[in-house]
Amino acid sequence: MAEKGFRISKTPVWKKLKAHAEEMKRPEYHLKQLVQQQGRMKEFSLKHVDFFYDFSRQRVTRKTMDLLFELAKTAKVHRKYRDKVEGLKVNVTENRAALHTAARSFSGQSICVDGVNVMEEIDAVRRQMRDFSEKVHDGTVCGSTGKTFRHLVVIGIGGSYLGTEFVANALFAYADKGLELHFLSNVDSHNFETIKTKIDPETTLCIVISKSFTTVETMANAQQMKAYMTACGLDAMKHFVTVTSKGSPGDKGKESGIETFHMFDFIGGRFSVTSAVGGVPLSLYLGYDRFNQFLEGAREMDIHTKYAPSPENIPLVSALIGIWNNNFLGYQAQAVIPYASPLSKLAPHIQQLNMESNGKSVTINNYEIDQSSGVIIFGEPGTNAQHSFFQLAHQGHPFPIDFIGVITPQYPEGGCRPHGVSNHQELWANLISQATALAVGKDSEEKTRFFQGNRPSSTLLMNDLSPVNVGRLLAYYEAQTVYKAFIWDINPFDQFGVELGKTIANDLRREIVARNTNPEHSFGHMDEITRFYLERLFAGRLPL
Ligand SMILES: O=P(O)(O)OC[C@H]1O[C@H](O)[C@H](O)[C@@H](O)[C@@H]1O
Repeated sequence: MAEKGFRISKTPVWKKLKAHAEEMKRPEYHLKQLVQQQGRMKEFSLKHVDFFYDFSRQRVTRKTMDLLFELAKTAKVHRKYRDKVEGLKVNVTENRAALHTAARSFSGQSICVDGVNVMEEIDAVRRQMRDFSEKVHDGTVCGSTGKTFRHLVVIGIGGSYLGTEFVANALFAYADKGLELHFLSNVDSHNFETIKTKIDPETTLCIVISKSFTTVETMANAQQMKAYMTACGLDAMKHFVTVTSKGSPGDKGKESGIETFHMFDFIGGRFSVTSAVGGVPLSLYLGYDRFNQFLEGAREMDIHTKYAPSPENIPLVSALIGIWNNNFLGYQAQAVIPYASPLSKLAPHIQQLNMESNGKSVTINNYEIDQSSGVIIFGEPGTNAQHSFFQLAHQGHPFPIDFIGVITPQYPEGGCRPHGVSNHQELWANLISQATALAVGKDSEEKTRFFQGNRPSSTLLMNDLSPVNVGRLLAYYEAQTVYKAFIWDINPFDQFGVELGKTIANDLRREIVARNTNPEHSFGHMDEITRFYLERLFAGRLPL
């Protein structure tokens, strides 16, 4: 932990970076000049196993990087990271460790929290997931009418949903266990009704995932699903399993007759994909061995994150560049654009991971921060994104982009070459050209056809989208998020910002219950705007 009163924005290196950012506005530092420099690609890229990170089209020079490494040193990021992975209670507001990295540790070394070796508990859950998925696959565990499961419905929201959806989509090509996966996250009844049209209840296994087991949406959807299964004449208990933290209200274990998998309070929801939160659905969907390969990839990136020195540390370098773009060059948004459809759900996951972790207003020691922490993250796969919001990227308000490219697609391509190139080659032509166009721009006499350029991007390349590489990708973004927080000296592991809206919803729920039980109940005591909406809900239409 940094010393009390520490604010990164008050440090001499922060001031040097501010001055340097002014310098970087000069025309000779326009990206169209920088990308011409010999050896730039070599100097501003990093390779680690199947992973290549190219930041040659970021608005940086050697001096920028040196100052950023000085910033990392000033913020003591390596020591903070070591404290985290060794089980110190870095989540100070909740007095918890933050040990998602333990969920994919295979070193055999103990990691102790409050005198308990958490690895023993994690290993036990791994064995339980392996046994359970094998039994579902061979039909030993089946539905109440004896039929083998064919559908999985994941009932969970936020961190108990988004990461699993990202990985399941990314590895769809490996999902050969004869199970279809559905996600029931939103309390919006459309979500439930749509899933009903897609499943066969007799062959459906519901996985209720909630760390707290108090999340209103998840509890409501679990009850809806249970009522539906019962109405279908099934023994609902045989169609449900749960994933929840040890000791939560849902941790009833064997006494309830429902198989329960534990995750732990030292694993935050948005960091929980490699715990039972992702592990139960993914080992059913893909097979345990593939889930394990995915864990191996994450673990391997964790080791790189912990040990690689700053200039070679890919998550740290990308975190520093993110901070450079945000706090010094003034960009307030960041796009994640994978040129790979299997990564279509990456951006929503990174969005939660980053924005919920780093959208904070105080330092870890409760001092108000005076620079922004966190940016708006959004994204869509390319080339689709080019045909929707890239106009803004090229000529409107600029935002940095993370391009992601995959060298070998998951499916072999046939010989068809519509324009003399395969579809994958066409995809790559676009991936390469977009980053160039954004960086270099184009002069024109006509103002509407002028491209200012100087718009920064990075490109992440992976050899393929194997389970191992998807694990690396996940762990890379997790580590980048944590490193940013450690530089800003904020706590990325709590999320009190999501509470206020929930509290107000609780009050409104009480009002709705009152009207449900007594049609005469008046909303007259409420403010005019709230009253309007509640009256419309009960009237079932807008006013005439
Ligand atoms: O897993 P649960 O306890 O049901 O929580 C589900 C989600 O809801 C919360 O409101 C938080 O915003 C998320 O961080 C969390 O992942």
